[in-house]
Amino acid sequence: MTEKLTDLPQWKALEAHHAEFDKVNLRELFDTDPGRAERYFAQAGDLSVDYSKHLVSDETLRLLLDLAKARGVFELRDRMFAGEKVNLTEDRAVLHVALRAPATERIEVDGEDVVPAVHEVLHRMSAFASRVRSGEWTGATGKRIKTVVNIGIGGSDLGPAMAYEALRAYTKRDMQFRFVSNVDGADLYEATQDLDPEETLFVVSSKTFTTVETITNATSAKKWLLAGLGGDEAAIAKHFVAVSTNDKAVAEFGIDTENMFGFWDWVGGRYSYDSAIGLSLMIAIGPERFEEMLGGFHTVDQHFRTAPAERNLPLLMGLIGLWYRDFWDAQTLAVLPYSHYLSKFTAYLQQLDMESNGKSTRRDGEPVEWETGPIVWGTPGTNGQHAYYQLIHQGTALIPADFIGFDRAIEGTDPFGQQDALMANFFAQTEALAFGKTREQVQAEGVPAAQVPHRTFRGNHPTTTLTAPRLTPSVLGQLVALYEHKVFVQGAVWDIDSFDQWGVELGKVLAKKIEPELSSGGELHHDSSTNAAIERYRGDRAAK
Ligand SMILES: O=P(O)(O)OC[C@H]1O[C@H](O)[C@H](O)[C@@H](O)[C@@H]1O
Repeated sequence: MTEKLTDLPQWKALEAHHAEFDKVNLRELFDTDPGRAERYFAQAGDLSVDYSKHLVSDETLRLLLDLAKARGVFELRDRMFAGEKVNLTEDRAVLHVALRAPATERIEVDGEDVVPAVHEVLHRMSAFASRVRSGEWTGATGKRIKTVVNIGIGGSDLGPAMAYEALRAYTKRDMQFRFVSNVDGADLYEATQDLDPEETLFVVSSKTFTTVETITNATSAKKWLLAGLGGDEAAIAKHFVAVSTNDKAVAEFGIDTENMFGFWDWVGGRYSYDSAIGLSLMIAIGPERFEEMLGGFHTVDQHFRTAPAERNLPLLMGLIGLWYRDFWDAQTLAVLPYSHYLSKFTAYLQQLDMESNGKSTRRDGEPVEWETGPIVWGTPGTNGQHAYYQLIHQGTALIPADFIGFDRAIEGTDPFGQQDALMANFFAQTEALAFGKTREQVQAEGVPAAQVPHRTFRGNHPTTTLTAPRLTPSVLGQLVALYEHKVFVQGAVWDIDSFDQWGVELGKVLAKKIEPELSSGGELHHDSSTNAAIERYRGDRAAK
């Protein structure tokens, strides 16, 4: 059994340090340390991270690194990269890093090198994506495919949907791409109501191929297609492909396993969009761009694996996040991308982070006695500035925030030159959050006395400034890998299994039980609140 985190001398040292540090503010830290911005800066690939606007000192960082060392974070990292079964509760290896390993690398699971199989699937995906893009692959009536509809949920939706949006500027513009996830029939309805079945390809993405939402939507999509194509079952082979680890279930569903792209149980759903789960994305951006993206992931994998602790970005970001979560009681992390293309990035991170580290049981089964994963939230700047930034600036909660921005717009996407207006806000917000505006400054502006307290900004709000030259497929891969490994670092220190997700099961099981009850009218055996709610639903349902 590993030693309890809060009993470690390194933890206690951080507690004592926090008690002292509590009184320090960012203004002072910058005033007394001119080298701060230069020192608290690190790079990985194209990503530059300035972490100087955090409530940390050299001593904080030293203590946090000591804690990571005491917790064996790098040992666990090496075991993950070596294909050991670090997902304890599911007894599985955790090898999303193998999905972007070059063909020359060797990574073994149970004595077998998995890299050749990864590249074999990538080749099949590339061949298929190229055929769809060129029009060589046609629908059953010989028409070329104009729309690809990805059906999946969770990791089988958020990743490809986020990356499609992020890389939209690189997509094949004469095709359309849609992502259907919700079991609410409106999702599939809206995605298909203006489509021609003859020109539509469904990519059914599900690691398990048992997820109710996905199977329900895929079954309905099949009905929609058959209704549109005169009921010809043979048409399915030209309009449905599957991405899954479960060939048996794919075949049972009626998709030829010839048209299936596989992956492996050592790829977690939320770590999977660089596997075959990215097929719809690959059709959208083309195999070469997809490969560039994988290269970006690999760059940061290598960084995480080899960069010294003091410069290791996933390690630093993980530890700084933990500092706020455990010692400052910050409950949330805002992730604020200043790029419209990253509009789904934070939603994607919510699954990555919250499904990984939203745990309260240690790896040995005992309850944790410290805080674990934060609530991750946020939307692209500048929109959030006109909505909820008020609370970040002047509310009572401490909300550390990651600001993500780019030096240049993607070529051709800013024809009227608005990038400076966007990035001026990016820089302004982190400056305002850190340094605020003192009472004296407000008074000196001649503000009426009664308004002074309301117009004062206490500042001292910590932010990370993460920038890259431009949002490219490679940079997107780098960003995602950075957050993947950051989440890993935190889970390792917190001593939780970041790679299972038992917390999603209970609701699924209950929904299965309740669904037939909604139409049956039989006696209900839930609590009184649930019984009454179902009765009301039954009444309204019958009235329609
Ligand atoms: O890909 P699938 O097997 O359909 O799973 C889809 C999603 O649903 C599950 O409930 C898990 O919580 C997610 O981690 C997973 O990504």
